[in-house]
Amino acid sequence: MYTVHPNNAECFYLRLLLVNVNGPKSFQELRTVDGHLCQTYREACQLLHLLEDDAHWDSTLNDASTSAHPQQIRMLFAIILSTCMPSNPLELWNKYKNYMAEDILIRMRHHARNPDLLITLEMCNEALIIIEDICLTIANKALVQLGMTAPNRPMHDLFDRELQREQEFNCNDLRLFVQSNITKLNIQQKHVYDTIMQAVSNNAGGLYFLDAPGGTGKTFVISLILATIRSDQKIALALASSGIAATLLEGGRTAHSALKLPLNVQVIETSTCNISRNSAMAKVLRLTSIILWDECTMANKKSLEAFNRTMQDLRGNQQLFGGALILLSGDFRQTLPVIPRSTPADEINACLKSSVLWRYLQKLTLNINMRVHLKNDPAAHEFSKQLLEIGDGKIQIDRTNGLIAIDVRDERKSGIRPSDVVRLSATNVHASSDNDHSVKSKQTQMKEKGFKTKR
Ligand SMILES: Nc1ncnc2c1ncn2[C@@H]1O[C@H](COP(=O)(O)OP(=O)(O)OP(=O)(O)O)[C@@H](O)[C@H]1O
Repeated sequence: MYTVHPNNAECFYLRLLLVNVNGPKSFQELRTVDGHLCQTYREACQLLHLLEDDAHWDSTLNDASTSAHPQQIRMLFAIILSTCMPSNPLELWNKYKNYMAEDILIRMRHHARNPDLLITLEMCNEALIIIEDICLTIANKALVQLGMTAPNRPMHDLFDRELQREQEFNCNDLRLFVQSNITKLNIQQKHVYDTIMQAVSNNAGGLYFLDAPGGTGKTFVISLILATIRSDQKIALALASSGIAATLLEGGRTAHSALKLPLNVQVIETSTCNISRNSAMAKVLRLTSIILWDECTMANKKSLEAFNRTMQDLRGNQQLFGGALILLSGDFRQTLPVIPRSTPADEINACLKSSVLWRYLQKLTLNINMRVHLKNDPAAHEFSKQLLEIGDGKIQIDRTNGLIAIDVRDERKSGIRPSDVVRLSATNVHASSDNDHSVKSKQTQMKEKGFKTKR
């Protein structure tokens, strides 16, 4: 007589029925118990009391539910399902599902800031998906193969925090924001806005770099692009290299935290971001219409290259960034990548301009300083001109101390007291020598006026 392993579930139960039921004339008759046609052979076996009852699994889960963490109960249930063949796993699930989804409930209460939130179908579904993933790892079997109902994976997307977070914007507010600001764009900003919106609607991807010195309205244009895309209920990911720049963008996050950028770029040549294919972030990166990365000039070129490799892998597409639309923005006159204990040459080498990706970038430029333009202040104009000259290296560096000298307004003539002036230094060493100098000159002035000074 042929034997069947219990892993081959329905065949095993069919064999059990064939051995125990006398004279069946059809498979349908085999599944009929007391006039009731069962859905599966397993159910027929249960009704005929041919299976062991689940009392010991029930008491095991009962013990766990009073003392173990939900994660441990889920693991225990997945092991029972995939290796112990309980006769009625659905009954066990229904009895203990609330314990298995308790941590998810607590997480949702925290996100919703509502301590009275009760357990929902979505939360149980989330727990079921985790259990199925464990069963797939242990026995390579989906829940339907183990006598359970299949979890609803699309529902998981609705429940997904990463996706939710990128979709929870108020479309009406965003539309109003776009309507009131789009008319304010200057001609250069309008060109940038139109180019990017065209690329979004063509859905053809592309890699753009918005080169704009400080004050030319980078953040203004980027915010408008983000609002336009999000008001159409599409996903637009806003990233920045620094936390401060991220806070200036609606829904902005630092690139390191959102993309899990590698920390070992100096050591590993072809590193990738720490995002797995099944993670929530991978889903966002597949669905997003655009990824905006402000201050990308501060990022190490290898981080961008790692992101490029990750996107190609996640989207299964060998085009640049897996065919996604990327808008990088920044100003090379501002801070470059910071490499500890490095020479200026190391910094230049780590810069985006030295990357193989640079030649594929389509460059967009803004150079009308909106801070000057809006305030019509000649001093602000002079300041922005000096800033550009410094950034462009047009001002000579003093070889002896590495400093640059620029004309500043005469403080006495303009009536500005030294205490009203903000002094910026490139390094802590220069800041401290500037401090010493200020303190000494103050002491001299006080002596002149006849005060006694303490050292
Ligand atoms: N078209 C515009 N109409 C009205 N205000 C604008 C416009 N463009 C920019 N601004 C304003 O000009 C100021 C500077 O713009 P923004 O902060 O976007 O520049 P930025 O290039 O990001 O500067 P930084 O690099 O220094 O952060 C902001 O107050 C912004 O609101």
